[in-house]
Amino acid sequence: MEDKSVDFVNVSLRIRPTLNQDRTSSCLQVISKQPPILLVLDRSQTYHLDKIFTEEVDQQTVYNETVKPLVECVKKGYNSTVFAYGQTGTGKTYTMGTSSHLESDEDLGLVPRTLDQFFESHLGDDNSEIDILISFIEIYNEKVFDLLQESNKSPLIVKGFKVHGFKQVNVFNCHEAKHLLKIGNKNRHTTGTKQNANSSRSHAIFTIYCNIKYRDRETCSKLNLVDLAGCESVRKTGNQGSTFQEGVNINKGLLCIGQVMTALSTNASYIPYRQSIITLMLQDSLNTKNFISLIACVNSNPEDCNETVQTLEFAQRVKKMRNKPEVSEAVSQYKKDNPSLFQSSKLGSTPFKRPAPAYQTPYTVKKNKLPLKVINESVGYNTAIERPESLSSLNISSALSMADITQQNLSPIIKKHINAMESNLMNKLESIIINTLKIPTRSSLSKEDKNKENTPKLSWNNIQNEVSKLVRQEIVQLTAKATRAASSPIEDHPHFTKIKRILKYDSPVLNERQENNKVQNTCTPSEISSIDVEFKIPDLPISKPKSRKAKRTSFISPINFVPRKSLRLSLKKRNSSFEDSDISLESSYIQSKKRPKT
Ligand SMILES: Nc1ncnc2c1ncn2[C@@H]1O[C@H](COP(=O)(O)OP(=O)(O)OP(=O)(O)O)[C@@H](O)[C@H]1O
Repeated sequence: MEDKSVDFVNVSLRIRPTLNQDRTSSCLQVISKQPPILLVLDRSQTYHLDKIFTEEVDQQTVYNETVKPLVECVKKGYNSTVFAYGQTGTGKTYTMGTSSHLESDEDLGLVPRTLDQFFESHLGDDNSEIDILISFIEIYNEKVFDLLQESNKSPLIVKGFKVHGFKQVNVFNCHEAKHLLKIGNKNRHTTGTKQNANSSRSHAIFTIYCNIKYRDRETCSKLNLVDLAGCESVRKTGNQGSTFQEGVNINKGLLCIGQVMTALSTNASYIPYRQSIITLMLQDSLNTKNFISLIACVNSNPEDCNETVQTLEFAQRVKKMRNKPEVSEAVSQYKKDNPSLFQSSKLGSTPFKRPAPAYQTPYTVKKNKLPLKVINESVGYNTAIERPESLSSLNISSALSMADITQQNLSPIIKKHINAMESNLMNKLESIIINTLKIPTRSSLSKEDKNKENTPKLSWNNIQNEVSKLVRQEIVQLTAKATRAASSPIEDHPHFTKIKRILKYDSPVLNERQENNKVQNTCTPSEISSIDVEFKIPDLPISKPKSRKAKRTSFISPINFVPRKSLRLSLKKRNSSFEDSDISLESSYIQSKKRPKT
């Protein structure tokens, strides 16, 4: 790879040269080249970008700094998407090279230059087989058309998230690939508008698929080069009739892309891909697993300042995305199956500029102060309870075990439910622990009790009972479906005996005390050094949904897909008081698909 540092998300701005030679005023001023900062004069507003290509910058430079580094990534198995966005007439089609008009060599856009690079540099090694395929489609009036089909002009069928029936042509050299580009460009929908004599009325997606079979693995990646239709205001374009309707659909698609970008940049749990055809089609490209390069096209005409600011705002949203590209599936699966082969391999480790953020569990709550509250009365002291000062600094943390790495593959909805389940469980455990550790005030004790040693007692019976209760409730929830299916109460469930047996967990401290001191189930806090309590919930059967309705219900409950597999509660006392105690809860999940049949 020539350029070793590639941004996962690269946002550049291209300012189109002024076409009206007489006009001298401009609403834009580049106030810094490194880092690139643009000032919008009318608004006194600044925008930070990754690159700014001013009016004199040529096509080759734009190519070198946007697509060129990505071609190497695609060959290594990473999916990448480059898209041009901006107001109508700002040079998107010119930049991408998806125009049917003949161009001089200097004017050649990004697509033909990319094809040159794909075929000129050596792909893979001598032991590899390479397949390059091309597809070229357009989305016009919310319908998808295959630009490579010269005769059939009817729209393609879109089912669910997939478009069916478009050509993917195997090409063996650059000449063949460029010929396809030419055919597609000729077939694009274009119209003359007030703002652009040759305005593209569609979003065009030119895709290069790169499948490389090595001796021991296979990569299947793609590079999307997207020329979006231009955002337009009816007032300025003067469009009427069908052209007006085109404009409405174009703006709708662009608005949806903006919403998807906002959702991605804010890590939203729901990404609105389904709202338009263009977002549906780009679903596997507009996400945080790919390299993304946006070229925001603007012109410096003060009359277009509003549209320019709109484009800049869109660019800022994209810039907020934090991507972590992944090698395409074939390699990942192979890596999963043969982990040892990849220990020293460079594949999969991305030597790029922005380091991947360390995986952070959303559950870690460090130094979380326990709220002052009286919970479960059944634990013991039903008179006024004063919480000891020392408890206020008790740390409760929750950590995920290795098994939770599987969570990364889960859908955001399921992850959200897991988070909710986890925090709910943490709260309950917190209650149990406070209740078990709480100390009655002297005034609240009976005379008899006052004479006794006033040391807080940690009753294992209490902990065991309460935790068992909690786990039982969890199990009832977990098995609710299965239990209903078997129409038997939870106690009769075949798994319950197993669960009950497991719940009779062993505490090292408790055992020691039983053996040495013959004092059962009680120990004072000062005796605790480290206590681990582990209990497991065995795999539970999932009742197969029979009807459509049942299917829906089972999706709503993430528990069916991601049952809690084990919980681990541990108490650790580092000093002689509770002040320095750690209480942690670990839990792990497995995905239902991987569960062994019970
Ligand atoms: N950097 C540039 N250098 C020279 N000419 C340019 C440049 N950018 C754009 N142009 C010219 O400006 C005109 C409009 O450009 P283009 O058609 O690419 O705009 P567009 O953003 O794709 O518009 P639309 O969204 O309406 O399709 C074309 O004639 C094009 O050749």
